[in-house]
Amino acid sequence: MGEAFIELDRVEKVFDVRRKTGFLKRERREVRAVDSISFRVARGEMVGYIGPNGAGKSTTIKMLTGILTPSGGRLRVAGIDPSRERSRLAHRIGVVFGQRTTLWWDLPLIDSYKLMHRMYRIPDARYRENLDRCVELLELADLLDVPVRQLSLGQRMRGDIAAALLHDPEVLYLDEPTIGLDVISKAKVRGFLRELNSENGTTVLLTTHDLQDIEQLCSRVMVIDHGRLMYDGPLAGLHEAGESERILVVDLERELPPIEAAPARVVKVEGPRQWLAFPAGASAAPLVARIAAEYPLVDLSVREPDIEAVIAKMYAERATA
Ligand SMILES: Nc1ncnc2c1ncn2[C@@H]1O[C@H](COP(=O)(O)OP(=O)(O)OP(=O)(O)O)[C@@H](O)[C@H]1O
Repeated sequence: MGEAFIELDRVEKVFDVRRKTGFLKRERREVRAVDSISFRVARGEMVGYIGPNGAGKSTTIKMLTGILTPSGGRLRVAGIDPSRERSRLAHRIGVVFGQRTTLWWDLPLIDSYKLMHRMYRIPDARYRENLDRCVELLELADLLDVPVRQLSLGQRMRGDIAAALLHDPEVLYLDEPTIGLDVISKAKVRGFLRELNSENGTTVLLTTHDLQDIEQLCSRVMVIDHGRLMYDGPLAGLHEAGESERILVVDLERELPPIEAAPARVVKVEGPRQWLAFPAGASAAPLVARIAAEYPLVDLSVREPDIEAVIAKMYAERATA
């Protein structure tokens, strides 16, 4: 690997959560959102950072931008400790949160860019050049005079990506950049990111629930679950794991020991619900018939391999290793 641009060494983030449990009673609980994570990302890499809801992805990104301070471990971005030198780092990173906008809601798009030009003290020529390029590649020409609140989600997202890039960041963090977008808008955003990475060598860390984002953009993927790094490697390895099995979700009348229905195997149990993995090429019908005959079945559904299934399989493999 080349020069490490992002470095995490046993990074932790523990939240202290207080919950009201009675009139004057409060319960204190620790949430270990990020639990001893270590990884390095080289300059120019484009890495997927994925995991189920609540896995710790946003918390990691917030620590990488300096918004949150780690509870333990060591973290560096471009040699900078983000929480100590947040404003110095801000000039070198760009952030896009798919669910929130950094644009001024009531102003025309171009006015947000002009404000950023001043805020980041971007040299005039550089600003013009970056803006022109973003406008061309993200197809923003007709949108510049439109107030942000009138933009569609896909248009707003493209506007946000441009805003994150006007100051030439060396690294871009993207949190769900294609969430809620239609197929055409997704393709535009992905095409742009691919070009940005290959032309400018921008390092990209991409958080998403959409495995296609990863498939089309990242050769390396990291999977996080319960604050821990479960997988770090080429997409091919993850893809194989995900493609090879489907998941049958079974709701039973009550909590029971794991269902026995080889070759399917239980990969997760939550109360009366059980998840069974079975070969993707096989029909679900005989399996369903067998379970229906032998267990008090209430409901069931078949899920195609998704990130959660891939992670469930990893757990199973680790448990039997
Ligand atoms: N400010 C906070 N105070 C207390 N707990 C928090 C806080 N922020 C996050 N958490 C908890 O930390 C865990 C990780 O949350 P995080 O938002 O990082 O997950 P995520 O992987 O980004 O999930 P999602 O895909 O749903 O956005 C969750 O259990 C969450 O409830």
